[in-house]
Amino acid sequence: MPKVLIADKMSNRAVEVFKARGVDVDVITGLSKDELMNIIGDYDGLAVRSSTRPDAEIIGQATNLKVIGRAGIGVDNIDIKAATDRGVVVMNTPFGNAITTAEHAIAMLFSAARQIPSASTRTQAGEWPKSDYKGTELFNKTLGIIGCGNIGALVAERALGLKMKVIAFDPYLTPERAVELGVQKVELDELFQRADAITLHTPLVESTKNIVNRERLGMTRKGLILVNCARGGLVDEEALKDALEAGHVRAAALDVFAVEPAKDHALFGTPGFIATPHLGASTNEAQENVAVQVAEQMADYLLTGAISNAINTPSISAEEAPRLKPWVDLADKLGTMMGQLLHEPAKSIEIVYKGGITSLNTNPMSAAALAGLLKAAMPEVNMVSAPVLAKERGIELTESYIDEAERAESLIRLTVETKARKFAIVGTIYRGEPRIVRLFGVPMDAAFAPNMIYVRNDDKPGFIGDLGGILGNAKVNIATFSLGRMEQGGEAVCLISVDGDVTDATADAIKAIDQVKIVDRVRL
Ligand SMILES: NC(=O)C1=CN([C@@H]2O[C@H](COP(=O)(O)OP(=O)(O)OC[C@H]3O[C@@H](n4cnc5c(N)ncnc54)[C@H](O)[C@@H]3O)[C@@H](O)[C@H]2O)C=CC1
Ligand SMILES: O=C(O)CCC(=O)C(=O)O
Repeated sequence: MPKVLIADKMSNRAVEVFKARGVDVDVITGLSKDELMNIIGDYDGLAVRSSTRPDAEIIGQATNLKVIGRAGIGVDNIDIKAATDRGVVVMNTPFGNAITTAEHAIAMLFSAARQIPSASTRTQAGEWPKSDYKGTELFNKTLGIIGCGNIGALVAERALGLKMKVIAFDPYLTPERAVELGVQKVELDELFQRADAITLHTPLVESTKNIVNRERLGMTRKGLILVNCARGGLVDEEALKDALEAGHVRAAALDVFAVEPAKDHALFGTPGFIATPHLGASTNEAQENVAVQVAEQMADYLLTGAISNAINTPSISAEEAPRLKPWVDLADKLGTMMGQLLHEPAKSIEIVYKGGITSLNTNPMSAAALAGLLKAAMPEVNMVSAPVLAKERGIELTESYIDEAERAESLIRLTVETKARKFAIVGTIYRGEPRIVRLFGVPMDAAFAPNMIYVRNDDKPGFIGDLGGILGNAKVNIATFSLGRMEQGGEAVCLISVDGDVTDATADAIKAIDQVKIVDRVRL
């Protein structure tokens, strides 16, 4: 039974889902990095929110880890590269807390426009400071949304409902989507110049770091309201403090900070400043959504191989996972066999999918073939890490599809090019079993087996008897024997599956047979 660690506080619904699905689960929150490193080796899955930060060192100790699930959207607390290199799937729940976060942004906008937190505090202190608070209406004002993805779009819908005008900057927002949302797509500087209020909804990446900086704050209208419910680091906090103190920015409401938890911050106490402690996603509804979603997704992956919302590998739906499995296994075996027979680095790999298989999602098959190919040199590689590792090593992947008749036999052909040569292997599934139907140009029909011997020989009498004698003397039992040749008397290929290992001495003895040119052992 796979075992998962929930390392951050999340709704107990996650535990219920894991248990109901047959996944063993421990909930241990508040672990130090060392404590987590000590126990992570026991787990197949790690579920986190934002407090736990699985970095390269933690992932390095996670010898059994297959999946990290983020109950939320941002995955900036997870070292995605380290996870990918180790073949660990990283998945998030991109929609579960989006509405809640959009509502928090709108709440912050109103709080800032009317200075509700400060008015509330002073009223409850017995001041009745009515004359100190003259807010600003949001009606008819221009809201600038930076980042118009899931949450940005939800904020836009709500702001339009408040009868605000909405302009948006997002390099990936298409003009059609902008029209559909009812927002005006503008350039960044224009947004800063025109907006009465700005709200941020981008991830923190190189292009968004300090996207609200001193220079851009200088372009804004006097009396600007700024809201950030996305990520700390999007706003230059020092520049914001100066702009608030100068009265140029009327109010700023931050849910997120460059360094969290922000327990002592230069902005605290600045006039017009409102803070919440990264509460954007904190509602019962959102927390239940993300907990259930992350547990379902992780259980799906651990139990069936289905992948949804992964950041670092293609998706496989629960429906297609069982249909893909035999083909993914075949691709893996073809790649593994090729990897062991090559003896030189691959420069490129071409995968041709033929027949009915072309209607399936072939991404996982290609990833499995690459993983198989790389396994000889990198035993830790898997479908998640293989595409990245292959790219890093300059191995070019091309995929093509031959649809042919609907009922045509489905085949996968893998052609690998090295500096000097090109090798191809073709496989299919016959009666539910993976089979090799062509190897290095020679037609054959062979099953895969854990221990195989590959022999390339001249098609001349006497070879099979000699081979059988050597294996018999070495007490190696032959399970199956498959032969193929291009033409009578020409070059032949022989694949023998054997029970148990073949020693170096036995392999050398086979190599010494007159007709034999190449002998290799293949382990699957
Ligand atoms: N405060 C909180 O508790 C929460 C914060 N978040 C954060 O909100 C942010 C947005 O989340 P979603 O809308 O779900 O993400 P999303 O991926 O749907 O949208 C992000 C948008 O930012 C855009 N973008 C990327 N680079 C940009 C740039 N240089 N300039 C302008 N736009 C750019 C993208 O094109 C995309 O449309 C994430 O960082 C997420 O972590 C999400 C949930 C809760
Ligand atoms: O889990 C949380 O409370 C934070 C949510 C968040 O920041 C996210 O989903 O990106």
